[in-house]
Amino acid sequence: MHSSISLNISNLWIERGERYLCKDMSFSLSGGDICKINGENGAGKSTLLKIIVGILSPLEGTVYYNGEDVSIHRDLLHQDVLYLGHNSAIKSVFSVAENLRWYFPNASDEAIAYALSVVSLSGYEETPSSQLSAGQKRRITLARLWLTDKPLWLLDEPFTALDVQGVSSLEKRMRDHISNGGLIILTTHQDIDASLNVKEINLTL
Ligand SMILES: Nc1ncnc2c1ncn2[C@@H]1O[C@H](COP(=O)(O)OP(=O)(O)OP(=O)(O)O)[C@@H](O)[C@H]1O
Repeated sequence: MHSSISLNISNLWIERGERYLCKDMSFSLSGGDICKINGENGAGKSTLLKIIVGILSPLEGTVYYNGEDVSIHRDLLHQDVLYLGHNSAIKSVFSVAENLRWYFPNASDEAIAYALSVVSLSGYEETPSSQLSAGQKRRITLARLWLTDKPLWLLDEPFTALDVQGVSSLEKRMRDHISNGGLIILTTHQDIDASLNVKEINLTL
């Protein structure tokens, strides 16, 4: 069980490419929540995740993690967050298993094999990542969700490369995570299992 966590977005103004993506947006989330950011293509969903994780800065406003301003106490957020961006960020010179070992050097072979099996990559452990399809590379990235112990997950379109069984496995993993006090913020154009009680944030200007 994760200790209690909170994320507060306070009076956020986001501008990108000389266009406002949101004006004075505020919302609060805590452990046990799953939040979906809605918006059409280009609305700013990925940008909002990047601002929360600190890759981009807002025009104005503050992101608080456990009550601390993350622009000042960035380490507090970074030690607790798993951010899976839009790109697979796979190291193509590494094998599939090595790509996971890079992030989880202490994981057992069994744990890595299990994570890969969930994303339908059993048998690909030693395959060079450069030989996989875009969807398979995305699945390597997603396998990290079965190895991480971070409480805060920021997931940019995690369902994109998954088939029906993969979607169901990911929804189960997300359900387990929030049951353990984790917090998930994700972007997706897809409907999510209603039983997950998803909170929704709309980016519409
Ligand atoms: N590197 C960049 N430099 C300047 N503007 C950018 C850059 N990347 C994206 N943008 C602009 O920021 C806006 C928001 O982009 P973002 O990727 O956050 O949208 P999104 O809602 O995640 O879209 P999608 O659903 O297509 O993934 C878009 O209008 C886009 O043109």
